[in-house]
Amino acid sequence: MTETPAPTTEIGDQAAYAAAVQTAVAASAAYYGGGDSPLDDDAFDRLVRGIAAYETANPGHVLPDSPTGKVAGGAVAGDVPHTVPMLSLDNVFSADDLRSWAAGVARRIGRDVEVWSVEPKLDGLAVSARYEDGRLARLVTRGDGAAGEDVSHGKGMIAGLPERLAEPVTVELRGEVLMTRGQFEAANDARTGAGGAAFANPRSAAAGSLRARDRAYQVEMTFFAYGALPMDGTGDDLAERLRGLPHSAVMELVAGLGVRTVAVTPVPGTTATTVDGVLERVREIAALRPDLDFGIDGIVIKADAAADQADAGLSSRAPRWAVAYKLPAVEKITRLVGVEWNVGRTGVIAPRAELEEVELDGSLVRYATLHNAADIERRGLLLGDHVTVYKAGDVIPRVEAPVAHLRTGDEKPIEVPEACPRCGDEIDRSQQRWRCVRGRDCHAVASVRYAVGRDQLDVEGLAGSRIDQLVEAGLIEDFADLFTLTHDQVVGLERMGETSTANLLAAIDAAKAKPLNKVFCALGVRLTGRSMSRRIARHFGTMDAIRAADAEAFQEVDGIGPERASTVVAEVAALAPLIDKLVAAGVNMTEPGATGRPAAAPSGEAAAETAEETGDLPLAGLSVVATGAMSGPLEGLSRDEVNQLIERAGGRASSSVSGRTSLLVAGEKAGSKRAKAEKLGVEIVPPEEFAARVAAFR
Ligand SMILES: NC(=O)c1ccc[n+]([C@@H]2O[C@H](COP(=O)([O-])OP(=O)(O)OC[C@H]3O[C@@H](n4cnc5c(N)ncnc54)[C@H](O)[C@@H]3O)[C@@H](O)[C@H]2O)c1
Ligand SMILES: [Zn+2]
Repeated sequence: MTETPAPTTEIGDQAAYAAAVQTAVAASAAYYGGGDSPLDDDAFDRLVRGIAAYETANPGHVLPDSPTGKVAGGAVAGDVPHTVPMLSLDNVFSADDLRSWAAGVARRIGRDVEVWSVEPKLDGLAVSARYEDGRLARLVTRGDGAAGEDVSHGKGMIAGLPERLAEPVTVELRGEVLMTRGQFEAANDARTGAGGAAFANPRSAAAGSLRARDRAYQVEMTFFAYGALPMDGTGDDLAERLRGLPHSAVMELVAGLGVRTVAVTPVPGTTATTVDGVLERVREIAALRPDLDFGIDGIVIKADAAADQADAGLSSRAPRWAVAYKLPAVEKITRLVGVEWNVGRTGVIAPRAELEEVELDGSLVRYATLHNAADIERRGLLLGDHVTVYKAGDVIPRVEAPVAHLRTGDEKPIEVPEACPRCGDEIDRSQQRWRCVRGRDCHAVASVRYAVGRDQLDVEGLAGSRIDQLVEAGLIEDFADLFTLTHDQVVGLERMGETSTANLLAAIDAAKAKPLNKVFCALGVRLTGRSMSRRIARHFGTMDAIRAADAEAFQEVDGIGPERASTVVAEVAALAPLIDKLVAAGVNMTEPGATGRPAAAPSGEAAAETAEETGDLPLAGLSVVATGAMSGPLEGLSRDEVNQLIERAGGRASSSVSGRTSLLVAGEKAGSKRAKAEKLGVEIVPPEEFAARVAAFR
C-alpha cells in the first residue's frame, strides 16, 4: 500500500486566498449537491490544505466563508435539524499518522483503547433514516452537520433501506447512500436515454439522484448503515442498548432489523485490539478495493466501546473517537487528448482513450478503455474534454464521463473510423461492438502482413493486396501457411501468371532460411520488437531453447525484466501451434553464430539496443536489485511493485546480486545482498535516493 504525503496548493497572497476560498466553496456545493465538481478529490484536498496553511500563517485574513473546520466545507445547508450533529471525519494518510492519532485518543480518555472497529469508508453521501414504529418515516441529508435537507421522496429508490424494519422500533439510522457499479451503469443508461448528460461518477450520480424530484426516469441506489441512535419515541430498552453497546454490536443489531450493513459485502466491519491489527485490516480492505462493486475512499477506524466514544467526544467538525485512513484517489479528472481504434484478434474494433498522463492508485495512466462507439456517443465525449477516469489496482482504467461545464468551446467531435483501421475493409456496425467484416481474417491479414515485412521475413513481391487475396481465398490463415502454398493454388488467383507465381514461391522459399531472430520477430510476440528479437535469438540460439525457457530464463536477456518476461513466455506458449507449423514447413529455427547459452556480460551493442528501445529512461541499460524494507516514498511497496517500477524506468529488475548488477537499492535489513554488492563494488543507494531517481515513474 503506498502512502502519499499530502501535497498542498501554494497560496501566496490575500487575493489568491480569497479566490481559493471561492473555488473551494463552489466545488463543495457542486460535490454535495450532485452536480459535477470541476475538481477531483485530490485537487480539492490540496486546495483546502493550502487554504488552511494560509490561514495559519495569516489568522487576520480568515474569511467567514472559509471551508476549514466545517462539515461539508460550509457549502450546503438544510432546514431539518439533526438531534445529534452529523459530522465529518478527520483523516490520516499513513501508518505513522494512525499510530499518533490512536495515541492521542488514549491520552485524551486517560486509558488505552481496547477495541477498535475497522470498516470500509463508503464513498457516497451521508443520510439519516428515521424509523417510527418500524416504518421508514423520513430521510435527511447531512447538510451542514447541524441541519440537512429532507429527501424522503427518495424512499422507494434505495436498496438496503426497507420500508419496514423487522421490529416495530423507533430509531435513527445513519449510513451512506451510494450507487453500485451496476446501479451506476443503469442510471446512466436511463439518464442518457431520457436525453440527459451522463453522470460523472457513481458518487455524484447518487448525490444528484437522491436530491432530484420529478425525474423522468427511475434509478436505484444502495444504503449501508454505519450507525444508529435513539430518537424521540425510542423505547427505553433500545435507547439504553444503543447508548451502551459497543459500535460493533450496534451494527449487528442494525443488521438484525433488516437494514443493509457492510457485513454482507466482501469487506465486513471487523474489530482489532491493537493498532497493528487495525493496520493489517486496513491493508486487507485496501487490497480488496478493486474487486468491490461500490466505491470506497478509505477505511474508518472507530473506538468500539461506547464509553471510549463518550469520553473522547466531538470537535465542531468531526468525532474525536473515529478517523478515516485515506486511500489514494482512484478517480481523477484529466484531459482526453485522442482516441485510438484497435482491432482485436477476432476483429472487434474498440476505441481506446489517450489521456493527459495522470497518477491513479499509484500508477501513471495514459490510456483508458472507452468500451465501444455507442458508449462514446452515450457519454457525449468530445476530443479535448476534461473527463473523469477511474482505475483501482489491476482494473483496466476507464473513462467515466466528460466534465461538461469545463468545456472551452475548442473541443472537437471524436472521429469514428470509416473503415477497419487494420485492414481497410468495411466495418460491421450492426451491433454495439463494431467488428471488421473480415472477423478473424482481419487479424490473419494483419499478422501475415507484419510477418513478411522488411524487418521480419522480408518476402519480396508479397504485397498487402496479395495477402488479402490469399486470406480471402482461404489459402492461408497465418504466415506459416505461406510455406505450404502450391503452384496450382497460386497460379489460379486473379492477376497471377506463371512468372509471378514462380517468383513469389521462390521468394517464400528463400524466407525459410532467414535467421531465427527474423523468424521470431515475425511471430509478433507482444513487447518484443526487432532488436529485442535479435537479443532473444542470440541468447537462446534455437527456437527449442526459447520454447523451453521460463520467465526466469528470459530475465537473463538484457532488457527483459519480470513483467516483460512473463508476457513473452505466455505469448510464446500461445503461439505453439503456429511455431509447430513453421517447424513442419522446414523454416530455419537457429541463430547463426549464437552461443546458445546464457550470454556473459552484455555486449556494448546490446546495451545500445536497450537504450534504443527504452529511450533515455533513467535506468536504461541498468540491472537493478532491490533488497530489504523499502522506506520513504517507497514504503509499503512489495518487491513485485518495486520491480515493476524498475522496469517502467527502463531498468532490468533482478533478484540476485552478481557482477552484472549495476545498482543495489538497499533498504533496512539488507543483509547478505548488501555485503555481496559491497564486495563486488556495486553502487548502493538507499530507497529514498532511488525513489528520487525514478520519481516520474511512480
Ligand atoms: N471534488 C470536490 O470538489 C470535493 C468537494 C468537497 C469534498 N470533496 C471530498 O470529500 C471529502 C470530505 O468529504 P466529507 O466531509 O463529506 O466526508 P469525509 O471524507 O470527511 O468523511 C465523513 C463521511 O464519511 C462517510 N462514511 C463512509 N463510511 C463510513 C463509516 N463506516 N463510518 C462513518 N462514516 C462513514 C460518512 O458519510 C461521513 O459523513 C474530501 O476529502 C474531498 O476529497 C471533494
Ligand atoms: Zn479489418
